[in-house]
Amino acid sequence: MAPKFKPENIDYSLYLVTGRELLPPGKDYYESLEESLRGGVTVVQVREKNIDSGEFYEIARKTKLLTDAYNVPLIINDRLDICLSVGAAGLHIGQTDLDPRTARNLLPPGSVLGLSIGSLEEASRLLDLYKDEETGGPLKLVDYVGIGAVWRTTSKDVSKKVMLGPEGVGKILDLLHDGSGGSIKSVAIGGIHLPNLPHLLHGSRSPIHLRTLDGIAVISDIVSSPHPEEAARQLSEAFKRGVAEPSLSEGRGGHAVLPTGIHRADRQGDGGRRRSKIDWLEGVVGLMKVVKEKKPLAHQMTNTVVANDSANATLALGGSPIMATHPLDVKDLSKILDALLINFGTISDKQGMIVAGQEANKNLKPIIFDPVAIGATSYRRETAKELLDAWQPTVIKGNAGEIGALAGSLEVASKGVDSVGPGFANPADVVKTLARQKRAIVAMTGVDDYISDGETVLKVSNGHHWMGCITGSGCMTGTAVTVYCGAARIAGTSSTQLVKGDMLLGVLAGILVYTIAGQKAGERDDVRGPGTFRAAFIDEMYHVTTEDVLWMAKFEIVE
Ligand SMILES: Nc1ncnc2c1ncn2[C@@H]1O[C@H](COP(=O)(O)OP(=O)(O)O)[C@@H](O)[C@H]1O
Ligand SMILES: Cc1ncsc1CCOP(=O)(O)O
Repeated sequence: MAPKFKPENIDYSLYLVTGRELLPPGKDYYESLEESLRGGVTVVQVREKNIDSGEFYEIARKTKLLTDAYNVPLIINDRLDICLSVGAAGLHIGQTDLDPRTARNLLPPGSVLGLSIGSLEEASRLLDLYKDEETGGPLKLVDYVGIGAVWRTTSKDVSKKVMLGPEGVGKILDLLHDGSGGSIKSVAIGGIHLPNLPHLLHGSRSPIHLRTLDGIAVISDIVSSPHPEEAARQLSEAFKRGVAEPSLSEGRGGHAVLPTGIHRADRQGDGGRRRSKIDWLEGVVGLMKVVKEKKPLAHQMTNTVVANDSANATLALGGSPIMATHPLDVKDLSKILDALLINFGTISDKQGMIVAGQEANKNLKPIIFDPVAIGATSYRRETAKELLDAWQPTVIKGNAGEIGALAGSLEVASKGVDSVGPGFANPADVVKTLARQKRAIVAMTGVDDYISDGETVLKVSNGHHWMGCITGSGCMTGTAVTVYCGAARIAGTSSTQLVKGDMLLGVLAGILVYTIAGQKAGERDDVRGPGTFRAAFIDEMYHVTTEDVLWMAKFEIVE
């Protein structure tokens, strides 16, 4: 008999893995399963650990009656004998289970075979070990891979594993593609819940080939819900919305949606075409008016060295500062803020930063991330990874040393919080590449500031050398960007899954206004050194006019 489900036609979008131990008290397994099927589950995998074969068989058999009724394929975890005896659509194996080649040989033709992948090494082993000798491509041993764990989860002991985060998933998608495993379908698994789904879908889009996931595999979000139908429906809709987003508008080079998730056509009336310098300047002037009228609320979680200067800079620029850090405080704030700055110059409130960022993603608020001195200690590197796994930044801002450390480059050195040396040979390439990798706008400061969303690269050359002589000038660049991204959010007319408004314009405006203020302060006759410069700088932030920007702006569209 021909198999009922052709592996290549299976819809993996909402892949439910069962977990009877997670059911809410009083909820029957079959009742929960049927409700979740009604809600839109597209594949069911029965996963049972430590039970007798007879009981496993009975559960699988009865589960199949339900999945058949909803025309959904049933996959059995690990146990080939159960898979064969109930006539399931396929088998899912882990790295320590049956070898894929053996499993494939024993499965009836046309069966589905899935494999768990937890690292780039495991993905490349799949591609290397199972090469088709004739074509050199991977043998179609495996129909899909389950990539994870994305995040920590209570549904499986993953304590010894490295969490991939959305970025790690994206790297695996690129590797599979490069190794011609492009036709292997992929679902992500581990710690996926409705609130972090936009981050997963945005952050896992592969940086080189722009590949997206075919689905998400979920246990607890559905199984432990008292209303699994509703839980499944929400996940299914959120997946379809999130994964489809990039195709909603067209851009150059296949970058339909910029890394921040901003639709090209939404950018202040540019209708998808490239903006000229005048277009950009008009946009900046427009945002200066928004700042003046609306006073964007800039929530800043920053370091103890510059907190006071940053709050004063916010006021001088026309915004409204609030500097809360406690996890219980930041949640409510997220609903009213216009933009969030997370600067980890003196990390003491990591948990607050995690919660604030997650809430900002949920509330479509821009996050400006400043990984101060990230190259200086391993604690900073680990914290940056933890934060970026917890939420999707809109903007990453740093000096050349910090951006280099984040990009894994040794070309530019740092000394504590400062960058040393002449900078990158090709800064435009550095910001563009990192923007694609991190799926965020990257702003790299220095004598010249480079900004990229992974496609466009802008260079701003305003500023003054006194700016490099006071502490906090980089941190306050982050403040200015936060105020202006807040204004861009207020002015934005449409939103994507993670942010509302034209963020690239917000970053450009923040940097231009701020560096023009620095330049005006530095050129003043009464400024005799860093102390007088610091006071004059705040004054000039207050006094920058739209005319100053139109006359003084020194910027280039590099790409
Ligand atoms: N020599 C300089 N000339 C012009 N602008 C500068 C100079 N040094 C720093 N800036 C400006 O000061 C701000 C902070 O940059 P930077 O010194 O790179 O940050 P950090 O303090 O994080 O090292 C940026 O907006 C940058 O444009
Ligand atoms: C000195 C110092 N130490 C920890 S944060 C900080 C301020 C960094 O300021 P910036 O990078 O903006 O110059």
